Amino acid sequence: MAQTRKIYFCGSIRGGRDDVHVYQRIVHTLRTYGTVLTEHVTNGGLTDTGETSESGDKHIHDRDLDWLRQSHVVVAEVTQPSLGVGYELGRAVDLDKQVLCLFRPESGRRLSAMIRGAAHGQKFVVQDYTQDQVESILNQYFSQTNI
Ligand SMILES: O=c1[nH]c(=O)n([C@H]2C[C@H](O)[C@@H](COP(=O)(O)O)O2)cc1CO
Repeated sequence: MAQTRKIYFCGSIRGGRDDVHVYQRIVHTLRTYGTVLTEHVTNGGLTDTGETSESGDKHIHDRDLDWLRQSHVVVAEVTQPSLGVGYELGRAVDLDKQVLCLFRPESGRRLSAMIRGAAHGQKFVVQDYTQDQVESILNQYFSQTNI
């Protein structure tokens, strides 16, 4: 399944890039479990200005929604609050996608009730973690899921 599984990874861009090294660690591991459609989110050169494309934000939005539709599973790092990530998660629920949200309580933040409160069985999982648990948590998640 790992060869055919398409993973949509969400992480903050214009919401702030403080956690980009965590996104890199997550996506590095996610590659073991499938094809990551949104690798650009982990680009260390990408600042909180976001991607600069000739065709602008509409192009980014439409391209990402296309990837979201194609994906089998959505993995989001939600510690750094981001409007875009929240929007993607809402659309993912609407598209009936399977979702894993990863949150680091050690940040001192409190996760939005609209994310933690959306937890629903295996369909929408909210997992607290520390950085050194990235590999074990993803291993556990993908060994349990049939997607
Ligand atoms: O340049 C971009 N490219 C892009 O793919 N996104 C998508 C992917 C990220 O998971 C999410 C980040 O949203 P935000 O920029 O509001 O933090 O939106 C967002 C931006 C900028 O908003």
